[in-house]
Amino acid sequence: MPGGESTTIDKLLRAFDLRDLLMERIQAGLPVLGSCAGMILLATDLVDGIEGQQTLEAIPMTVRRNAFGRQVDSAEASLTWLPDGSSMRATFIRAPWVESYADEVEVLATAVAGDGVEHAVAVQYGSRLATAFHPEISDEAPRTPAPARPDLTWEQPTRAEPSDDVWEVRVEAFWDGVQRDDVAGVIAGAHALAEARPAGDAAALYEVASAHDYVGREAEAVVLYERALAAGLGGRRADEAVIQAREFAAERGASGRCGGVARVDVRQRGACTRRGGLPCPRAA
Ligand SMILES: NC(=O)CC[C@H](N)C(=O)O
Repeated sequence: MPGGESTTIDKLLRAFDLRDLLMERIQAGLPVLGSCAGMILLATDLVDGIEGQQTLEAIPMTVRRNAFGRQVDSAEASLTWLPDGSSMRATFIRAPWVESYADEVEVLATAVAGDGVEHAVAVQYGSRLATAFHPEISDEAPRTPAPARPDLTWEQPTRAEPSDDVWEVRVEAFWDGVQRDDVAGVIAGAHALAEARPAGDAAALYEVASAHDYVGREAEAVVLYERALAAGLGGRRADEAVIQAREFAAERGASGRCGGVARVDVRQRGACTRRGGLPCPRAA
């Protein structure tokens, strides 16, 4: 998380729907480094935040914004990098400091501020690091990287929707918003979902198949259902793929012979598997 202006970054994260996603990723173990405004964004609590300012709540600490003063109080200072006792120059620009922190948080560097008191300015919590200064613009960097500590003991609070799998949330959102008559949009949307998965992924193939089915392109859908099944599709998706592919085959066979058999509306069947649709038929 870069420096800049934490209130603006917070607003943008929310405007672009990235906050919950980032929180989920960080909680799932994505390593993160926040500098300056980034440190503010990783804190659970703020002093001198603006009204309604939110953070990613990744490190159990309270951070004071603009703690060292205004822009004119920005300065370069010498610090001791505690992991190896080496000294380094650090650049502070309208910088925050860590006011208080949970026992599990490790302090990597402190600085004595204008108030004559030593404050934590670099901390580590598992694979989450935060610095009040800007390491990217100093000539010097710590000689010893902070040791990797993947074990987290503190359980992070979250305001994000509980979800095991961000992709499944996207799939749900896609189907909640589909318009059956927007054929190109439905197909493109399903392909966009598939691109977020590895090539040949069974669940992704299934979703693309379903999209074709939904807009009435059954023949292509069946080929894709079969490919999904061959790729090892499991669970609910596998049941539905079998039913839908089988019905298409039956429908084809019937109409090919006499053309008089009641047509099963495969599109309807596609729709009924979605939330808010018709009750789902059960597999025989
Ligand atoms: N250099 C910086 O990132 C400044 C941070 C800024 N004061 C804030 O509140 O976000």
